[in-house]
Amino acid sequence: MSGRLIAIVGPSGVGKDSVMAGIVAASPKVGIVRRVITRAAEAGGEDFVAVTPQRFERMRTEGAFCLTWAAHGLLYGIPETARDQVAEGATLLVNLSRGVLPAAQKMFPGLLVLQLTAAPEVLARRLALRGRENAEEIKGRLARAEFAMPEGVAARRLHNDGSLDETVAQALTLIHPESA
Ligand SMILES: Nc1ncnc2c1ncn2[C@@H]1O[C@H](COP(=O)(O)OP(=O)(O)O)[C@@H](O)[C@H]1O
Ligand SMILES: O=P(O)(O)OC[C@H]1O[C@H](OP(=O)(O)OP(=O)(O)O)[C@H](O)[C@@H]1O
Repeated sequence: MSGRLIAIVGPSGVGKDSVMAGIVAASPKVGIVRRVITRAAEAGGEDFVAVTPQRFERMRTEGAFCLTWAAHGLLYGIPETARDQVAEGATLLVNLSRGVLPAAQKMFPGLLVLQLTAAPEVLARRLALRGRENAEEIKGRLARAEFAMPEGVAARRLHNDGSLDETVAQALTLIHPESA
C-alpha cells in the first residue's frame, strides 16, 4: 500500500516546524522527514542531519537525495529513503522549499501541500523570538517571505496568525478528512 508525502511550506517563521510537531503529537503514526542541511549541528530547532558542503555534494553525487535545493545560504536535501518509506505505506511530513514543489509533485504522486501564511510583522516577531538566526539572517529570511508559489501547484492554505492549536486542528482535518 502506498503512503503519502505531506509538504509543509511557507516563509521563515510562519510555523512549519511547530505545525509539523503538533500534527505528529496528535497523530503518532505520521512521521517527519529528517532533512540533511549544511547548517551547524548546534543551531537547534528541528531535528536534522548536519553536514559540511563537501559532504553534501558527495552525498548528492552518490544519489542519496530525491530532492535538493539551496536557500538562506544553506543546502538542503531530502533523503532518497523518504521515497522508499512512502512507497511502503508511510505518511510523512516534510518541510520543503516552495521552489521544489513541482519536482516533488512529480516524484510523489498524491503529494498534499499545506501552505502556511502569516502577516509580515508576525513573521518578524517570531523569528526574533526564536533566536536561531542573527539580525542580518532574519532580514534575509523576511526578504524571501513573498517568494511566489510555482505555477500548477495546488496547495491548501492555512493562516497561522492565530493560535497554533487552531492551525494544527485545521491541518489534521485536511490530512484525515474522514475523522473531521
Ligand atoms: N501560531 C503560533 N502562535 C505563536 N507562535 C508561534 C505560532 N506558530 C509558531 N510559533 C513560534 O514562531 C517561531 C517560528 O516557528 P517555526 O515553527 O520555527 O517556523 P518555521 O519552521 O516556519 O520557520 C517559533 O518560536 C514558534 O514557537
Ligand atoms: O523557497 P522557500 O519556500 O522560501 O523556502 C526556503 C527555505 O526556507 C525554509 O528553510 P528552513 O526550514 O531552514 O528555515 P525556517 O525554519 O526559518 O523556515 C524552507 O524549509 C526552505 O528550506
